[in-house]
Amino acid sequence: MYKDNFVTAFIAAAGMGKRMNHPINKQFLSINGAPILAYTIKKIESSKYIDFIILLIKQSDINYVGEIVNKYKINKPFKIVYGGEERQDTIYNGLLNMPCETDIVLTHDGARPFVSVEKINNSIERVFETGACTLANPAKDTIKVSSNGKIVDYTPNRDELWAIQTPQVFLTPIITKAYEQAFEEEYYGTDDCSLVEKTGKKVTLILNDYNNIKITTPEDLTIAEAICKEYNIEEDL
Ligand SMILES: Nc1ccn([C@@H]2O[C@H](COP(=O)(O)OP(=O)(O)OP(=O)(O)O)[C@@H](O)[C@H]2O)c(=O)n1
Ligand SMILES: C[C@](O)(CO)[C@H](O)COP(=O)(O)O
Repeated sequence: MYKDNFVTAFIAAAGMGKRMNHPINKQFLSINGAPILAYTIKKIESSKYIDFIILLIKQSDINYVGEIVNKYKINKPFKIVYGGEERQDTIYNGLLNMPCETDIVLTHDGARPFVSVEKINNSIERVFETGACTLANPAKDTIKVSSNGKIVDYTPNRDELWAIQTPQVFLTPIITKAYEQAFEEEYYGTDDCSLVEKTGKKVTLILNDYNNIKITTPEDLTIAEAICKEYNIEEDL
């Protein structure tokens, strides 16, 4: 049934990686002998549902991407599109450049190399429930809200808090409308689902494990190496 739908996957890899504080953009750093972005691409291309991949990158990183494409190959049709200043601008460039037959859009962070193919497929299957869905896991820490970063305003009930991951998956009309409305209203969100929520549509949460980390700060590289070793992940490449 889902095979009848044309699925385009966006891999967002056009960030600056400021919090990694490394001269090379984090997606091109190696874990267990291979660049982070290579792991991510291999996971996405392994989904039986994905028909087309858009690699969203910074123009200045084109040589790094060329090396990855040459060495690891991409076994699905793909194109490279340059990203924008914020993640939201990057995804919007993807929407403007996707194949016109796209029925379903899947967005994924280049910096999340450990998503499982099973969960990618599961996310695509479940998009039909509300038209938008995201992987998530229950917040582990107590989260406090502080508007000034000094004094706590309040503590929301942790049972209602979810840490949001990618992939996020959408029916095309829902995500395109959400992006158009967000830019009209000059709203910037930190994920794609928040734009859909602003249009009044529901978003489905899909429970995931805690391995699908976003590599953000230097400590995450140590954790990533450990995940690779634990699950023999380099053998997939
Ligand atoms: N303008 C941007 C900003 C982010 N991203 C991508 O979105 C993902 C999640 O963002 P994050 O981890 O915050 O990456 P950066 O924005 O690169 O990190 P930082 O905020 O530390 O600079 C990353 O794979 C990143 O490359 C993107 O494609 N375009
Ligand atoms: C989309 C995302 O991965 C969900 O957790 C995350 O919000 C992206 O991170 P950023 O720091 O806002 O780019």
